[in-house]
Amino acid sequence: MVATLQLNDVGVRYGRQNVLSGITTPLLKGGEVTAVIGPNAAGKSSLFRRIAGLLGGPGHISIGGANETSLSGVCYMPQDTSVNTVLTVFESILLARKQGATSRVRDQDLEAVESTLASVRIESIAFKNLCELSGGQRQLVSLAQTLAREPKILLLDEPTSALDLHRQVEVLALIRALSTKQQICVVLAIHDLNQVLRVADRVMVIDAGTMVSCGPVEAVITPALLRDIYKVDGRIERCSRLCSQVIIDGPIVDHA
Ligand SMILES: Nc1ncnc2c1ncn2[C@@H]1O[C@H](COP(=O)(O)OP(=O)(O)OP(=O)(O)O)[C@@H](O)[C@H]1O
Repeated sequence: MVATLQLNDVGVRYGRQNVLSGITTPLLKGGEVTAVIGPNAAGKSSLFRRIAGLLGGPGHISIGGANETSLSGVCYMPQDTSVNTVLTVFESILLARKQGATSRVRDQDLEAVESTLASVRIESIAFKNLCELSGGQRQLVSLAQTLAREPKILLLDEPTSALDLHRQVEVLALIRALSTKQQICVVLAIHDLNQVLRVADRVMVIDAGTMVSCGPVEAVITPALLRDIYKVDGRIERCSRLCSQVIIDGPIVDHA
């Protein structure tokens, strides 16, 4: 059964402050990648924490397919990947995989950790301590910890923000391929619109706590979006591999 996720009038409050309201989505399905974009402090991370069950709030979140209505197929990679433990990379991924499980570590758990290390291409740091890693390495390990749990619904909050260009392209291609092959429903927050155009099927735009747009990437990422949401003048053009890309001309010049 294909995993599904649907939000109906979802919101988030911190104390008395309403930071997100009225978020309603179409049915998001396994095999699809949905990007969540928007300015800083728009409410993207709060939305992810709400979907992951870490925050309460108004509205209804339907999770289907994975394990019926349970959250156990939902895996969330937070934006903050800082750590303060003495675990090795390998141990941390194994621990993430066994999260909540009372059973002993089996051969298939060790094999899953090894194959996740290989798919994220971090085998060479498997036995390093987490506190010895660079920022980009920490982000890759955090992704591996999330993937090792075999998600049905994968929530990734800015999974490539600390990565170099090659690693960004590589990781997003991996996420895209996993989504298609394993029918994972992926929702990822990301600021780089060019990467969104490469990897996502659908894009959801959050601005000041509300959803202002949701649809196919090429219909949503337009010069009007650059102007209205990001306050920049820009164009959309095709790269040599025919993928649409954003060309930024500069901040909007006010001639008034
Ligand atoms: N724990 C918290 N308590 C109170 N307010 C919070 C808390 N976490 C976030 N906020 C506020 O909620 C709003 C949305 O923050 P959020 O982190 O969801 O934004 P974001 O869209 O993910 O931003 P960015 O792109 O900068 O990561 C901000 O005004 C922020 O200050």
